[in-house]
Amino acid sequence: MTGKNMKVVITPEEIRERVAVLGREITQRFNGEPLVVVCVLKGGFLFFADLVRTIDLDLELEFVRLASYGRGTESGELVFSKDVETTLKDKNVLIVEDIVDTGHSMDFLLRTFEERKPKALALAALVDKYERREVDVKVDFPGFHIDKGYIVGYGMDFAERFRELGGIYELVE
Ligand SMILES: O=P(O)(O)OC[C@H]1O[C@H](OP(=O)(O)OP(=O)(O)O)[C@H](O)[C@@H]1O
Ligand code: HPA
Ligand SMILES: [Mg+2]
Repeated sequence: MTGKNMKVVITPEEIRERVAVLGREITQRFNGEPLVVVCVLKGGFLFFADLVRTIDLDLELEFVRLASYGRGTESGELVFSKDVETTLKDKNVLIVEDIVDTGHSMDFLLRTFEERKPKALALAALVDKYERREVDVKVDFPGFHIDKGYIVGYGMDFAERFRELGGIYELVE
């Protein structure tokens, strides 16, 4: 197939348990107030779908998609290829992302949303991965910390494949 093998890193059961804990923490953190939950497409779709069902608050669900403007994802400036369809001003906002790697995507999104003057802005990321971090990003609700390796599954892809897998796997040679 890809010429690579898959090593289990996090099982579907471990994800389910962790997502339930995060849902309770988020529910407590926002203390009965309404919350706008923003899914970062495409990678965030499964985490978002599972997480929102564990949060016991009045939710408004929104979606964004980021794209690199210019050549290459590493150096290109980020823009929205899809923005939220509501105002964030004076609202509690939670961004839901699959993985923070270099940090550039979430650095851009947090700074852009902060300019819209939300009441509170927080970030949930299923995986906080340090190996390639270039920008400091504070993940308020981290699912799992991973040192290194290219991972797929539960939303994350390699060349648009493997997003549908229920667990998280490392691609190894
Ligand atoms: O911390 P960074 O180095 O910015 O990388 C993390 C981002 O990269 C991936 O998304 P990608 O832009 O590949 O799009 P996708 O979500 O559609 O897979 C991933 O889903 C994160 O959003
Ligand atoms: O490790 C990763 N896996 C999948 N997508 C990613 N985007 C940034 N890092 C990764
Ligand atoms: Mg993404």
